[in-house]
Amino acid sequence: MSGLPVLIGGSEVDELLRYQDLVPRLEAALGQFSSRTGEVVQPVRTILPLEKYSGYLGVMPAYIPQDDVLATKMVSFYQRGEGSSMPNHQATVLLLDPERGALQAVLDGKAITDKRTAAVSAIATKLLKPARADVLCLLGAGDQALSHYEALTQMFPFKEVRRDGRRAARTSAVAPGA
Ligand SMILES: NC(=O)C1=CN([C@@H]2O[C@H](COP(=O)(O)OP(=O)(O)OC[C@H]3O[C@@H](n4cnc5c(N)ncnc54)[C@H](O)[C@@H]3O)[C@@H](O)[C@H]2O)C=CC1
Ligand SMILES: O=C([O-])C1=[NH+]CCC1
Repeated sequence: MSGLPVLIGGSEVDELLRYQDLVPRLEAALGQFSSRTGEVVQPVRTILPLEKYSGYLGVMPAYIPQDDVLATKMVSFYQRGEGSSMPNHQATVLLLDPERGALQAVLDGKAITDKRTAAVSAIATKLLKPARADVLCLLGAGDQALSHYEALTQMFPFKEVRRDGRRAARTSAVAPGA
């Protein structure tokens, strides 16, 4: 590859990554990951503790030979003090050309992390949810609560959504007591 890698920022990732596309693709990728024929090459995530700052850096490379996709995520996560305005999680995804090892794209990984995690919960919910479970309960009101709210209400016709009320300001899309 020649030239600079493509940079894809958070709002663009957020706009492009739709649950209706993400969920089936992830379900297929999880199937590839679980297959006995080793269709996904993914070592266990490396976690670097940053004790001094109550944080961690995680490095998560993966390669899918069938699709010839090589990428790695780097995610940092910290225990923040109550009321801190700093983000708990920050992430970057690097996409590489598997043949040459050249960097092709740098993607903001925060929206990817939020949506991927919620999409996997949605897949698990699809497989495990009893037919008559029609109330969604969310514990916490942070970024994952919001992405789970979005993924799960887009995928299932819940009659009611309940959540606990802590840090209501972080999750404006879920009304208090809703
Ligand atoms: N497996 C994965 O890929 C990922 C896992 N995570 C994990 O998901 C969890 C949530 O992440 P975020 O939403 O980004 O964090 P966040 O900090 O945005 O939200 C956490 C929420 O939990 C609430 N909370 C804390 N203690 C509570 C308690 N005892 N009872 C009820 N609510 C409580 C907080 O008030 C806050 O609303 C974290 O443990 C994080 O490490 C996050 C991203 C990806
Ligand atoms: O896989 C991930 O992105 C994370 N796991 C725990 C915090 C972030």
